Amino acid sequence: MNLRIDAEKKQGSFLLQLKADVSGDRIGIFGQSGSGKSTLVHLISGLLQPDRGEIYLNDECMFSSVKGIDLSPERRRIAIVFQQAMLFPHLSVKANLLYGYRRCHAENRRIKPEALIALLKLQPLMQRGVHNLSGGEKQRVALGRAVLANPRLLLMDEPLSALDDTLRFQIIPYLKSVSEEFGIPYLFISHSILEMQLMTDRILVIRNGRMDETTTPDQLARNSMADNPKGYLNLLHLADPVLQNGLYAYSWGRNSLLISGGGADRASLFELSSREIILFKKHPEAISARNLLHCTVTEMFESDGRVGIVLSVNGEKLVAEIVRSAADELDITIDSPLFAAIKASSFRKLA
Ligand SMILES: Nc1ncnc2c1ncn2[C@@H]1O[C@H](COP(=O)(O)OP(=O)(O)OP(=O)(O)O)[C@@H](O)[C@H]1O
Repeated sequence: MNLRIDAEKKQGSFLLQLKADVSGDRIGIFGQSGSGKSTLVHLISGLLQPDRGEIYLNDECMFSSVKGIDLSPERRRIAIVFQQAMLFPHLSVKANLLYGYRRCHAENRRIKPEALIALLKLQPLMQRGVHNLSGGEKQRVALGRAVLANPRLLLMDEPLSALDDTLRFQIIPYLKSVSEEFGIPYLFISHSILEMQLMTDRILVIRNGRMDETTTPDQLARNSMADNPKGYLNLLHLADPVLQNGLYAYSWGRNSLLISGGGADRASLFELSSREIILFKKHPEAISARNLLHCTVTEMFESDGRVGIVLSVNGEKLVAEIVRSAADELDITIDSPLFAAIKASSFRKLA
């Protein structure tokens, strides 16, 4: 998918001036509250008209003030999943799901309802009304309804921010798998760096109504390391734990990790803050941390006076964070061999 936008929109005293040319199937739009993300979503979907400029999706003109083109939202075939599910309250789950499908031209009906219902595990809910669904169930129905409209682009406008952490991480695999399974590219809007890391490959950063930069999730996490209370978040997908003296032992590439908050699930996602990793120049004699990893420095980066140390642990990547004086004292350079100590309780299970 390619999105080309060069447009302006004034909302009260707020001026949105956007210029971007971005390609990919999992694009993030990141910005703080009030930076203009939702306004951008409305401009792209056709719910709002730019004051001037143009918007192209895959070389097809959606809007051009010069050419006098302004395709209706239906003709753009862009579906939106909002923060609140916004289901039709008087319709059943089934009728909500089929709403977009029935309005979609027969030649565009590529995605079959049965396949989507199975993927989103909605079968048991089909005959129910939408009032007493849980927040996660509502969001799955809203996602299903958007996808069944057979859009060529899915706009996800903070779809996870109304959900608690447990539900958030349950919904993420559904968001990713519908896009992958049915080949629908998406724009994912959020102010969460963690969500950007989990959902996107390429990110447009908006600041005060301007497109600030195009970056990667990893670079965004690095740039925000000093400001983020959790530093840089390392994300580890681990599977098949073995219980050992009350801790869970996971294989991580050629390494083994001991984690206290593991679980019976076959596969889990953990976050590990860069601030939870203690670095040693020499092998420490005796420490309480249950994980001591031999590693090599592959990269170093600065983030507002803090130093990010990118480590290779037998080929697996981990980012640790120290203050500049510690980096100087330890005389850390690229290829320095180090030991990284991590407490078993430092890993937080997300899903
Ligand atoms: N109809 C309007 N009239 C006046 N100002 C508006 C209008 N709509 C939006 N704004 C202003 O435009 C700015 C951008 O709003 P927008 O909702 O796009 O931001 P956002 O990045 O999506 O924020 P959030 O993450 O909080 O949803 C805000 O300052 C907002 O108050």
